[in-house]
Amino acid sequence: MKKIGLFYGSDTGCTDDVTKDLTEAWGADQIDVHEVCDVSKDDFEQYDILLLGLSTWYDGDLQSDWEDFFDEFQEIDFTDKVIAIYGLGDQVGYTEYFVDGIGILAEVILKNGGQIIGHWPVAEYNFRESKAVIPDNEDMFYGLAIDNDNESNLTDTRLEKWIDQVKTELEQTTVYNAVG
Ligand SMILES: Cc1cc2nc3c(=O)[nH]c(=O)nc-3n(C[C@H](O)[C@H](O)[C@H](O)COP(=O)(O)O)c2cc1C
Repeated sequence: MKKIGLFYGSDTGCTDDVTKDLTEAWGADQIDVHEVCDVSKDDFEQYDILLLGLSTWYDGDLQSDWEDFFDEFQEIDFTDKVIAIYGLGDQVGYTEYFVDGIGILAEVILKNGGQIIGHWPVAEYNFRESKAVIPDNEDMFYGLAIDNDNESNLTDTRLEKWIDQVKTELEQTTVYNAVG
């Protein structure tokens, strides 16, 4: 299997913690972990399988490192790449912008030819609006939503379930099975 590139950004350490758990649960030897504050577009382009992690800040904005990198992110060609996104947010305090960052990244990835896997049901959350909701399938987010501010007790289970789901979906892609 091809090596996976994980890129994440975190302001107060929550996405950092989730990223450590995710990497450990997935199998650290299969993933190269990068903080988005230290990367360039070329770093993304060497992987066919990407995991992207971020939080949402200030009424629907990207986490600050993602915000700084966003112009370059929009120049990445995602053709033939498979991407799964996990995002942290607060469905109570920011109910009109819940995990918007997932949706902001997803829009660019789809526009630039990427395939997003790891869609996640909205049903067990309580929020008013989110850019992470898929416009033509409003029962689903583009990626995993984690709310450590209000539901940290659910994070481990959500993460485990999502990892299993993403691995299963990956096995069905040609990228995953390609040699090299
Ligand atoms: C000032 C502030 C603004 C925030 N804005 C949003 C927001 O617009 N949408 C959202 O879902 N969560 C929002 N959050 C919640 C954070 O995304 C959440 O606390 C997250 O776990 C932080 O992760 P990090 O430490 O990895 O950056 C905000 C939190 C703070 C303190």
